[in-house]
Amino acid sequence: MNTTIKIFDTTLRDGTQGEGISLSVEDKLKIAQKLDALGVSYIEGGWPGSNNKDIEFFIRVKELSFKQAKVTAFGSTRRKGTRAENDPNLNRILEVGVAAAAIFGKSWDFQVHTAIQTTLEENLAMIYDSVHFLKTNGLEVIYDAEHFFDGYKTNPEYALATIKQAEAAGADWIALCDTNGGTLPHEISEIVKTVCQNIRTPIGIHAHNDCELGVANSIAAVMAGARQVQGTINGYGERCGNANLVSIIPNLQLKLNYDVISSEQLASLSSIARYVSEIANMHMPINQPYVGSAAFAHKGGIHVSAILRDSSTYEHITPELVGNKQRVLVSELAGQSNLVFKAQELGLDFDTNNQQTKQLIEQIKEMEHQGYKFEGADATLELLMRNAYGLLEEIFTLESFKIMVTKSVGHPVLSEAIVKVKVHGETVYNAAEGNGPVNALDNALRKCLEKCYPGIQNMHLADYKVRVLDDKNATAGKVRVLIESSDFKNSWSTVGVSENIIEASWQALVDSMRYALLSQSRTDHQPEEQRERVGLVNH
Ligand SMILES: CC(=O)SCCNC(=O)CCNC(=O)[C@H](O)C(C)(C)COP(=O)(O)OP(=O)(O)OC[C@H]1O[C@@H](n2cnc3c(N)ncnc32)[C@H](O)[C@@H]1OP(=O)(O)O
Ligand SMILES: CC(=O)C(=O)O
Repeated sequence: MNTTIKIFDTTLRDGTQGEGISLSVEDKLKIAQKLDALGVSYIEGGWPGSNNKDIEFFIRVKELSFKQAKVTAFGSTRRKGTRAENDPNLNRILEVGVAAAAIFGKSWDFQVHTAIQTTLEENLAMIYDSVHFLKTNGLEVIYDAEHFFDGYKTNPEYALATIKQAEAAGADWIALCDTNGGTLPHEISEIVKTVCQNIRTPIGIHAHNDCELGVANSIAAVMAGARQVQGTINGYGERCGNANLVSIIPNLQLKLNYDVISSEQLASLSSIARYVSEIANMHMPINQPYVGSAAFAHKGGIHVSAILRDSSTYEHITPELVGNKQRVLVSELAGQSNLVFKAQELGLDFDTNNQQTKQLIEQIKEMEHQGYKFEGADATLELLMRNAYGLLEEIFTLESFKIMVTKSVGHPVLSEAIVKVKVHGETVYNAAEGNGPVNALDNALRKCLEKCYPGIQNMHLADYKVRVLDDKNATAGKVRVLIESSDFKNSWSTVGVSENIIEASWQALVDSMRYALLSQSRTDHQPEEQRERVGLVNH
């Protein structure tokens, strides 16, 4: 049988110590439910001795029912020179009515002298009294040995003596903390092995990421005998963050065959990582291992050619195991294989030996040279591909547009656009206002199209990015505009490049609308005549 590893999630406590992260009680409750669904054993919800928000979380979380996760309250050992039963922080833990508590105490003699300014003997008593107090009150106790590895390296006898106090007082777990994140994997491994020889209580690991070793150190600790791993979703946490559970869990389960969570739960990893990043309002790096959108994205033509034959040529696992998916990017580094893959995705019948394919690759490479970027503009690429194969009818063509931006003192800036387009051979023009010139253009173009295509009103522009391109060769003086659009079910991205920001925006805007009409008619099951009008019917 495989060894079981318990996951202790501290996203809601140590995760919120990360710069830029602040979670409301509602946010914490939502994340807690996702963590339970993911299969973690402990959810450290906050520090009731610290603030009322955390107290409210512990009160409201009781209305939820969890499958297996134990809601855990955090705190420190009693203050020096006091009694545990009189310590407000320990009493808050009892008052919020949790089944488990994690309390941290000092392991490093330097911290005892400098940070809490007491004697080594008093610190030992603080640890014993605090764990004993919580145990006597019926809680499961996880004792977090703060700075354990640094403490062990300077005074191993004392560091061991601190956790022996926790063990003698009945701690259920002793989590060894690399609080400053400065320890290396081989040191973690040696020290955890030694601790396991000296302590009967199960050992946990709590690593920080200051040397970018949070994940490696957690794994080294497990391989040396630790049976609980503490960490956070996406590695959020104080300074450089905590050990990232989103990488630790699949590493332990898929590479080392530990029992951590079920395979169904593992398949929810990507969506939970993205959900937490949304709620925390933190950008999710595209190259985040396992769960980032680029984690299984292939760009180089050589790679794509090989994965078409067998994905494992350039993928270390099947992306679906962690709920992610394979993607292929098209850029100036693409060969025919990239386009073949894209064509298969789009259901287009592509012939690699075809002259049109070769021309399309050349066109894409030239456009990338001019400053276009297709890897972030899937919809523009699709339109280009359909067009290259004669599968896209021009729905509308521009005759002219005019933009006026007026600023009168004491009034907000007013943007107006007049757009004249030809829709199915008929000239249509409309004027519209907007909160900026691009918004005004968007509104005016929509008005021109809505009579023939009422569905255009269901889409909206979700994001607009401008990038000034490097001042060299073909891209000198140009800007690239990326527009992300959405119709509440799907989202798509388009790109435009020009010396003029309005012109670049217009290109991206037009592609966005053309793509919207294309996908609407794809899903609307319209009569063939109408589908033909948006270029869906192959001739
Ligand atoms: C490694 C970690 O991540 S530990 C968690 C760190 N997280 C946080 O600090 C976030 C929440 N913290 C807080 O809200 C506040 O710091 C509180 C409410 C806990 C304490 O606030 P204050 O009473 O104002 O104390 P303050 O934060 O200034 O100083 C820390 C105090 O805790 C004491 N202390 C620190 N660690 C310990 C410990 N393990 N056991 C007992 N006391 C400790 C210090 O000695 C100091 O007390 P002193 O000034 O009497 O010597
Ligand atoms: C307990 C804790 O958060 C630490 O030592 O890093």
